[in-house]
Amino acid sequence: MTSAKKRIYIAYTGGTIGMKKSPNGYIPVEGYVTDVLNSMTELNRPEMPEFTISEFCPVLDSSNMSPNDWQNIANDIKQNYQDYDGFVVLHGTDTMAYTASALSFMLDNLDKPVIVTGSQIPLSQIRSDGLHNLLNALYIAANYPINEVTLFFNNRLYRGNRATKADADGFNAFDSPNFPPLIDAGIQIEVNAEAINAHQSFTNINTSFNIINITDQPIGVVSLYPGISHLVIKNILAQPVNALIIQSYGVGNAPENKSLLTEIESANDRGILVVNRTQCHRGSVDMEGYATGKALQSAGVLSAHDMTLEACLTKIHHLLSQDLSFEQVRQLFSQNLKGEMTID
Ligand SMILES: NC(=O)C[C@H](N)C(=O)O
Repeated sequence: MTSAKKRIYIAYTGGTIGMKKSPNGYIPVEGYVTDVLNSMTELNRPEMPEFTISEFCPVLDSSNMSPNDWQNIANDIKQNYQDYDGFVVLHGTDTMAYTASALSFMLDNLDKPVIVTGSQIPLSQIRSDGLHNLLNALYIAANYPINEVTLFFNNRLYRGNRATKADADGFNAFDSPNFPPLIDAGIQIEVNAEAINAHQSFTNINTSFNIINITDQPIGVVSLYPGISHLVIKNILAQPVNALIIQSYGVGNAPENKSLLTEIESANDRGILVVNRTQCHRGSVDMEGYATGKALQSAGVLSAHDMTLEACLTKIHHLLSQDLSFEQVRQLFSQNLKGEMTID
C-alpha cells in the first residue's frame, strides 16, 4: 500500500529568489516564481510532495517588510492550515530571520512544519541557490517534518528564532550562533533529535493551533560604543518608545556612567522595558560577571541571555502586542517561550 503524498503550501512573499534585473537593480516580479516552479521537473519527482504556490500581492523585497507583513503571513498559514501537511515561506534574506523569529512567537501550538527559505542569487540567474534551497525545504517539510518555525539555508535547517543573517553576499548567508542546526542536509540528512526535542515542551498538547496577533511597536535599539553620551540614550527614550534594547559589550557590560544609568532607571520607572543583549555575535549576557554589568541589572535592565537581535526584537513586539501589564511583560520576556534563548 502506498501512502498518500504529503501536501505542502508554498507562500511566495518576495525576495531575491523571484527577482529580475531592472534599471534600478533587482526587483521582485509577480508571477515569475510560480511559472518557474510549475515548469520544474525536479519538483514533480515521486519523492517530492504535492505543492500549491500562492503569491503575495505585492511581492516584496524583504527590506520593505514590516510587522503587518508578518501578520499577513501568519494569517495566510492559518487560513490554509487544515488543508496542508506543511508550509514553506519563500522570503527575502535581508529580514528573513526577523520574520522567522516573529512567526515562532505568533504561531502557537504548531503541529505542522513551517520552513522559511529564499536565495542569494535569483532563480532567473545562472548559479542560483534558489532551487536547491526550495527543493530541500519542500523535501524536509514532507519527509522530516519538525513542527516549529525553522529556516533552511545552504544545507542547514535552523530553529527560526535562533538564526541570523551573517553573510551579506555568500551562499552560507545564515548562522545560528547559540544553538546547533536542527538538520544538516549533507550527503546524509542528519537530524539533531536532541535539539528538536528540547522544543517539545513549548507545545501544549491540550490546545490547538492558533495565531497570536502582532502589531507595530515603537522599540529603540542602541549599540554602545566607547564615549557614548547619556544624551543619546535620553533622546531615544524621549521618543514614543515602549522598549529599549541595549546592545552591550561582552557578557552584558556598559560604562558605569551615572547619568546614563539614571536615564535607564527613569525609563524603567516610566514603564519602558529595557533589555540587555550582547553586541557579540556569539555568547550570552551575564550581568553578574562584572560590576559594569551589575550596574545595568541594578537599574532594572533585563537580560536577553543569548537571544539574537531578531528574536529579542520580535519577542518584545509579541509581548507588547498583547494586553499585558508591565510586570507581566517583564516576566514573560525573562522566560524561554519558544526555544529562543538558553537560561543557565
Ligand atoms: N537575498 C535577498 O533575498 C535579498 C533581498 N534584498 C531581500 O531581502 O528581499
